[in-house]
Amino acid sequence: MIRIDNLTKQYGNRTILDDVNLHIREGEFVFLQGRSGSGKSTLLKLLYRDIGDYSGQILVGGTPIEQMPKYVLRRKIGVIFQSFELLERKTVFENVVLAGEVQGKASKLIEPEAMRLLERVGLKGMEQLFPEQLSGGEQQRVAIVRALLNRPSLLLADEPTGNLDSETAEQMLKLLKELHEEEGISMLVVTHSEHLITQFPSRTLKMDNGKVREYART
Ligand SMILES: Nc1ncnc2c1ncn2[C@@H]1O[C@H](COP(=O)(O)OP(=O)(O)OP(=O)(O)O)[C@@H](O)[C@H]1O
Repeated sequence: MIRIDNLTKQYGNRTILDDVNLHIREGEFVFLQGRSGSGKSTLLKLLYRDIGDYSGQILVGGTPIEQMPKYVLRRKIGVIFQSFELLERKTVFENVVLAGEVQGKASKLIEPEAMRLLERVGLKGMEQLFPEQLSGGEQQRVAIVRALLNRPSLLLADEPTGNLDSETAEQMLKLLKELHEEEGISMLVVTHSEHLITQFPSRTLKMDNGKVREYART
């Protein structure tokens, strides 16, 4: 699914990622851990080409990402963030279908899929509400649906539970794990929470000093 070979990223003369090699197979669920500033978001941003200017190679589905038009890459990779990043003036439903519209998909294809996913995550009946009328957990579920609408093969989640209380964070992780299995989507989930990693045992990568290492539990 994703193969990273000798990836180095610098900001000025600071090396954030130092000759990183990584393979995430199709259908894997992987946690990414590391202290603040260790480069987790930088790695995710490189993967979906929010930033560039690196050395080494990033392959998605066997193709180097710079050889793919951005819209093709963004169809393969969905993203969610700590801050949900929903459009305030759009309803839940509009926020979701917009993700299909920017990919040029017909509404008759997008809308039933949006309804199916909204129902799946427990938001049926809330389609016409605006983000500010939802709880943090509900907003994050909208963001998940939006990210899954185009049936990506990989979901990148940058601290998706960072703004949620611990009970809601657990529910969110449970939902992500279920969607991972039901929809067959690979997931790379950044978290600071040792508790969530223990609660939902999965392959865990640790970033430290520019390197990404497999995290071996003792
Ligand atoms: N555009 C930029 N220009 C210069 N330095 C940057 C830029 N973006 C990030 N950095 C630096 O790169 C380092 C890694 O940042 P990054 O956001 O990837 O860390 P992180 O592990 O995601 O941290 P956190 O857990 O706090 O979100 C930080 O020291 C940050 O200051």
